[in-house]
Amino acid sequence: MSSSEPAILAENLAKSYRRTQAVVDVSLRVDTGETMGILGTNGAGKTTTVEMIAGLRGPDRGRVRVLGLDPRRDRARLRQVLGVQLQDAYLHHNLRVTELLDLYRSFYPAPGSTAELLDLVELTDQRRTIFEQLSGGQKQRLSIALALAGRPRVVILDELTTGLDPAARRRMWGTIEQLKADGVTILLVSHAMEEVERLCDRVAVIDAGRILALDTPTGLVARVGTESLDDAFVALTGKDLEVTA
Ligand SMILES: Nc1ncnc2c1ncn2[C@@H]1O[C@H](COP(=O)(O)OP(=O)(O)OP(=O)(O)O)[C@@H](O)[C@H]1O
Repeated sequence: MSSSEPAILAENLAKSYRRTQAVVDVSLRVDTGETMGILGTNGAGKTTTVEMIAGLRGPDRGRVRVLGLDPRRDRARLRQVLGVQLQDAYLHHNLRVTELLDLYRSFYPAPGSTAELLDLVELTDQRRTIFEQLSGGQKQRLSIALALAGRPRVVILDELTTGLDPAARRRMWGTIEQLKADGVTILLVSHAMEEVERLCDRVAVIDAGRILALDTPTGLVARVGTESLDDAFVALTGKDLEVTA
């Protein structure tokens, strides 16, 4: 990867499921060390976009590079440096928390320690618990620890704090701020304005499979001429995010 190449490059991505055109045309460049937010209502095409960037879905059209690698062709190499947390994690439901962490750690050459990962997402007390007996918020936190198991340089987080209580949400933001300080590149799908404003260097507003605007949170507000990012989102999409979140 040349130094001028972004950590994530997506060019003119498109993806349909039968009659639904989930992603019509999405292009994104995320620089190394940058945190990019993707904001949109339910069904806007956010998950489909990040699944294509992660190599989990092949685009109908367009091109993706992550750290210079093609996510589908260079899957094995990319797995060493990319961490992905998705909404519906496909996990072995009868494994214990530490067993799942150790399974994921075994995929990587230089993983984080189990104790460190448990501590990061505050699951040390639940380390012997079977996955399906965890609460929704605990499962969510475990999926984040699994995404970080290999000490990735690029992380994709889909709805990081959905289902977490306010205190857990704030602690998770602290974890992400630590990753940012370590220079990790982050792509963060979110429904939460406060989260995006606090964590994201830039944000892409996506609706009906297209990017409507892409700027810093303050730049978006200034450009649209509203008081808040919330209002800017409504002005851009004609939809209220809180109602659909
Ligand atoms: N596997 C699938 N098969 C058929 N249609 C799908 C599939 N996955 C998503 N879709 C449709 O594609 C569109 C975009 O979905 P996507 O999950 O990418 O949106 P999203 O922005 O992530 O939404 P949410 O906030 O609800 O997670 C929606 O209309 C959805 O119903």
